[in-house]
Amino acid sequence: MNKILIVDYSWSGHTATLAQTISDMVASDRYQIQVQPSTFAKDMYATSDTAQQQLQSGNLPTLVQPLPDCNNYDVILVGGPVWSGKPATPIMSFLSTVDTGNALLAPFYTHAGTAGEYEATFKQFAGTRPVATGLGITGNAVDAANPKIKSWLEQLLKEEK
Ligand SMILES: Cc1cc2nc3c(=O)[nH]c(=O)nc-3n(C[C@H](O)[C@H](O)[C@H](O)COP(=O)(O)O)c2cc1C
Repeated sequence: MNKILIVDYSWSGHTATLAQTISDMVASDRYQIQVQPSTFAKDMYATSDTAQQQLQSGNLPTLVQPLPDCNNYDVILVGGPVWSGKPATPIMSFLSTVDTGNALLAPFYTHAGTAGEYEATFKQFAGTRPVATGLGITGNAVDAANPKIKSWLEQLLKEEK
């Protein structure tokens, strides 16, 4: 049986809703990424500016709570919002700092219509680690996406067996 960990970061709640939906569908543990509350503003444009600065300087945000022991898991579902066509910087922090062992990484993400280079950038940060085909959902359509989520999970876990 696959041991599954769900890791998610959400700035405004959509990805957290998707992560909760997934966790209701499969037996799994969940780790919610948090950064210092002062890291990002409540305003989208200011948050975008901060994220761009982090990318340019390479100073990705620090994750504030103890990290999970990922070596216990076969599959790690990693969820975040699309920011400027890429994973939100806390997702990059997670991929850069956490040893995920031999687990298959499976990205899921929410966006407002333009996912851009999310999965390609996710793979860059994953380096040599295995990465499955991801699941992208429009943020305001998460509630109506159950069939799509289910079929992604079924395919993912079938391949992993
Ligand atoms: C800084 C920032 C940049 C964003 N860039 C994009 C983008 O490039 N493409 C897109 O479709 N949506 C973009 N969005 C919208 C979010 O991806 C979308 O609302 C997502 O569902 C938010 O997830 P969350 O509620 O988990 O934070 C951006 C939002 C923010 C705050």
